[in-house]
Amino acid sequence: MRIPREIAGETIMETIHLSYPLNERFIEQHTRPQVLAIGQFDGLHLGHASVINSAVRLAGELGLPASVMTFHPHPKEVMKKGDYDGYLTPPEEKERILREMGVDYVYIVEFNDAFSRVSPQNFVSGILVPLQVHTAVVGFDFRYGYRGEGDASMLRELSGNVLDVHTVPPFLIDGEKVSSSGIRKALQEGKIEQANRWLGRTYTLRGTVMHGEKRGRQLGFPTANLKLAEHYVVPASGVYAVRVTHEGTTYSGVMNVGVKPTFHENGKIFWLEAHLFDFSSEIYDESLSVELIHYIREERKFGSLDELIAQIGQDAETAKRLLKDS
Ligand SMILES: Cc1cc2nc3c(=O)[nH]c(=O)nc-3n(C[C@H](O)[C@H](O)[C@H](O)COP(=O)(O)O)c2cc1C
Ligand SMILES: Nc1ncnc2c1ncn2[C@@H]1O[C@H](COP(=O)(O)OP(=O)(O)O)[C@@H](O)[C@H]1O
Repeated sequence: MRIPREIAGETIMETIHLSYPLNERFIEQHTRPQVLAIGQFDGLHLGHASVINSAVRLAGELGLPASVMTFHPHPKEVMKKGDYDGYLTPPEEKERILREMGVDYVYIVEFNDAFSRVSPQNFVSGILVPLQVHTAVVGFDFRYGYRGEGDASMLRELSGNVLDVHTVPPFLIDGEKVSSSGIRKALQEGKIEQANRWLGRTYTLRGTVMHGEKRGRQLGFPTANLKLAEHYVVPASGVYAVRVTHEGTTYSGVMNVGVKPTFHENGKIFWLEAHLFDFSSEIYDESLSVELIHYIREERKFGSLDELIAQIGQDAETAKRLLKDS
């Protein structure tokens, strides 16, 4: 039978950091028959969820633990050497979501230049076989090993026929394949509603409140300036209707993302600043999570403070209306 891993309704999930080659002691002490979903899974969008949910379901049927293997840093971050636009779900966010999905173990494999050169054969015989993977669950287009030369159809044979492979078909919305790259593009074009539809939840940024230019209060709209906790994909500049959670309470609000062109000609610093409704506390250095719900308009340069203030007032009304309906 599957080992019960729930205490008082909370699933216990263990995160295990691995690097190649696997440590002998780790192999002796920790490997076990399991159903393993493998993938980069940045975003944990609806397509990823269908792979992981298949693994969790299959694990339940087989009475085995369900695990997920992912890689960090993102291969594109390592290969592009610094020219990477960030994570949809940085590691902590990923762990939080996987825990809610009922996963028992998460393996985070260190991705570096040396790992990128591991052959498909060595990936399977050096990692999957010693982990005692019973069934590998992968998306239809999963690739692995040097230059992505390995595919799903080769997994079983490369394992010496010791593991089963379950391949999950593409997840489509309106005939389009849900993908991390599609979500990145949507975010960078301000299409937050599409990004959220494909994610199956709202895109969320976490960080702490830092000091800004002390102008917000004078304008009548104090704004909490967000210092991102991790290297997130930053959404397109513009104004958004948001929900902001501070110490367990969620407030509606409106957020500006951009350089504040009214005050900074050719501004280089990119700000993410949220005005929370029905809120008046001092929260510098405290943690916030910001859910982006709707895109309202582009950021603009205003001719006067009065025009900017009037527009922010209208944005706040628009945000309240949009958030009431969603
Ligand atoms: C809803 C909202 C919309 C905004 N839109 C713009 C804009 O279009 N152009 C602009 O230059 N600044 C815009 N701002 C930014 C304000 O200029 C900014 O909040 C103000 O400068 C206060 O900055 P501070 O928090 O650093 O003091 C907007 C702010 C909010 C809250
Ligand atoms: N309704 C609110 N929304 C956002 N921040 C608020 C609100 N009420 C009070 N604050 C506090 O005021 C600060 C923002 O004031 P502001 O004048 O814009 O200063 P700064 O330029 O340092 O952001 C926030 O960081 C927060 O501590």
